[in-house]
Amino acid sequence: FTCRSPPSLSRTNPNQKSLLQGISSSGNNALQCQHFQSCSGCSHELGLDRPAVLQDVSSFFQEHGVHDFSFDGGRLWGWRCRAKLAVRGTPDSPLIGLYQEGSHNVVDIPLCKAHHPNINAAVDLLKQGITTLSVQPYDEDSGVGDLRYVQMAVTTYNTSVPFAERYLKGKVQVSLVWNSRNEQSRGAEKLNSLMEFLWRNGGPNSNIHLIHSIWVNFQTSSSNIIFGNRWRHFFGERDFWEHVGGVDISLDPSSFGQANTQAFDSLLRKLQKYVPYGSSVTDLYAGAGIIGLSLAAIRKCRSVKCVEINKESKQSFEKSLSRLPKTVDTSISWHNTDASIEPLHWFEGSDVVVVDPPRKGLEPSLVDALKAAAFSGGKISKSAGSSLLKLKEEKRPWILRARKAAVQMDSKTAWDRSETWPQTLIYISCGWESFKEDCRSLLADKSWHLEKAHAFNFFPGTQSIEVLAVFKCGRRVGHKKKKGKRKTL
Ligand SMILES: C[S@@+](CC[C@H](N)C(=O)[O-])C[C@H]1O[C@@H](n2cnc3c(N)ncnc32)[C@H](O)[C@@H]1O
Repeated sequence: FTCRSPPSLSRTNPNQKSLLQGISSSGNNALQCQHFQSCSGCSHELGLDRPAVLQDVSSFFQEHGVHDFSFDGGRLWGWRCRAKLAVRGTPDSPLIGLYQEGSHNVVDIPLCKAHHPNINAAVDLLKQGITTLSVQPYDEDSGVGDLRYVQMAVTTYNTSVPFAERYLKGKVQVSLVWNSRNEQSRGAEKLNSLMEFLWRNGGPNSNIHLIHSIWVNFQTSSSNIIFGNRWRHFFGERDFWEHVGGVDISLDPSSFGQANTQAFDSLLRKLQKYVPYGSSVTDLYAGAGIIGLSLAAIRKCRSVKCVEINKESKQSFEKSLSRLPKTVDTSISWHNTDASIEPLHWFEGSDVVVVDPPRKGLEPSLVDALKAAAFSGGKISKSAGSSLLKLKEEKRPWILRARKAAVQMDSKTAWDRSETWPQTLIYISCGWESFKEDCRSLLADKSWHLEKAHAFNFFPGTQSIEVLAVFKCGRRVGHKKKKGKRKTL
């Protein structure tokens, strides 16, 4: 086998050096990535600080009455702290990267400029392990091979490192997607050897201490779905902490996590300002509840309800909840269910609704419910049967299931259960085209109007942008026209 240079060189190898130079460079906002032509990750090479879609975004908001739209920049290189990468090729020449546009050919991207430098370093180490131990990368056509994908997630939160150095010294949670049923199945020895290799050469006792922890996801399906249902933690700290929006957040590898940690923190800080102190908040598409928990702590909310379809996020939510400061006196719950089924149920009793859907935007039932809530206000509570107030009578199976799987922390204060309906809607979007559609629909019948809008450079080099839009219930109250002096004839 060919064994490449020892992993301890990774910190000082040329790949890393050029990335670090890229991060600190100013004035030149070009991607300058040698994988640009072949890799599908980035679509724009120039002007990373001004995404191509920005003009459209700013005009759209201007047309809809937002005249102080703002755009928040941020890190242009090395911003991606979370990457899912396919592993293909051969043991001697492994390929770890993204699919080429419109194909299942994997492009190797060792010098990716978007990745946090330590993701590239961990990928380099993994390749060395594959080659040294002759691990067989997965072959999609035959379904043969051991290692299918790897997810790399960087935690930049380490209080033992000076604040200014924390980002670049981030540690990587490595999740290997292994083509077998479980840790006893065929290939277990190879898996163990690979993990030991990574831990020995990148763990806390190595020269570089790059790796935070190692997890394995067991996946044997022939479908395109990356992860299977079985997750196991093997090395390092089980809990992966990040500090965003003013709170400590735990993220298991099976939960959704934002790729751009720093930009997400900026978004959360901005979002907090639109939530009045003491509000009741519903956080739909909540993932591990980061938005809701951050609002509970920073805006001293009366109540926060988080709704998320992926049950895997529950554990992360529970851990983060346990780290909220003891002074937080919010009634907080997390519910595992589809937010688009009878969504009115979740709005009842809330002053603010936050939605953060996947790229495809809101389900039509949710748009309809938001309009109905804005139009009818309190009247709905009577027709919908005020479900929160009738806990004992609840028979709907989806609500009963969601309650069973729910996490609940009660506030020490006995707040009145109010029948208010949301006056503020905060829409966070990573899918610009679907956002425009949802927004037009919400504005069409004047049930909501747009009050503020901001965009964030979450994905420099790509077509995507993250939007934070604040809607208020009802028509915009326009400036009263000044009464002109009547002309006397
Ligand atoms: C863009 S992520 C946002 C997660 C979270 N707000 C955060 O920032 O970490 C969208 C989340 O919506 C969840 N999701 C997708 N469809 C859903 C649905 N119909 N009901 C509830 N959650 C859903 C996904 O599992 C994912 O966690």
